[in-house]
Amino acid sequence: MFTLASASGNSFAYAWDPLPGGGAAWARAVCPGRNLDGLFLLARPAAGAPWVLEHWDADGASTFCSNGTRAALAVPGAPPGMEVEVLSNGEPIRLRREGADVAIRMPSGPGTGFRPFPAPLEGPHAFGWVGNPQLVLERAGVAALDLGRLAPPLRNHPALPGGTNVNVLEVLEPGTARIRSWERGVEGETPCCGTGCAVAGAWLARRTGIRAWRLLAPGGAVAVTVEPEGEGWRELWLSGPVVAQGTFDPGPSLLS
Ligand SMILES: N[C@@H](CCC[C@H](N)C(=O)O)C(=O)O
Repeated sequence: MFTLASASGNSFAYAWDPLPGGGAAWARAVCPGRNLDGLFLLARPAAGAPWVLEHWDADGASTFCSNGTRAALAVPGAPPGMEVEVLSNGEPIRLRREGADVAIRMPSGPGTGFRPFPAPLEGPHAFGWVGNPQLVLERAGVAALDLGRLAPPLRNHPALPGGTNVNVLEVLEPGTARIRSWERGVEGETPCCGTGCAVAGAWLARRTGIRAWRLLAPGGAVAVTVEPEGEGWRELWLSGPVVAQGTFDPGPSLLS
């Protein structure tokens, strides 16, 4: 039996029990047909130890996913505390409940932050890593943009083995921007990419000095607060609503 939950329109399946055959195969089996962006395996740790989350994208790739980590707090049986430390793909991550919202502290250690995009690109852009690669472009008229035409060549850019997620933003007023995201692993536009929004907010903070951004994604608004440091950030939090969405039984013959 799987539980469903979503964060800012990004939807995920959660399992408490071991997944025979491995999480990657289950993610490929259960996600695409149900419009799910990924699968998590949750483990109740020993008393006092961090809660443990493991994640696979819909294509079975193991990667960090901030929205799915946030939405895990909507799953019945999740830790009830105000602040929770989880091990998500092996890395300690903090989650904080804020009423109906859950905030996540993004990774800020080695390997995170901004770096040059390894090929010439037109227009204002930034490339950052926050557990996964995020390209952010600034363009006018984001709502009407043909993302299905713009994003795939960048997502599969030959200069980037493994490719990248692609986000396009437009500043609407100081502290508010519209954003749309095309995600690796799902291979399409998603309602909201948390890590993409986090890198976008960090880039906007670097450029403008405004450290709190409201990003309007198709799945809803998320809040990003940033304390920039060097080529990255000292603190980077993303916050937005999370919702439980019931359960489903994939059936006994799923992987046979
Ligand atoms: N939707 C996620 C990010 C998922 C990972 C990504 N597709 C990748 O390329 O690794 C989020 O909300 O953070």
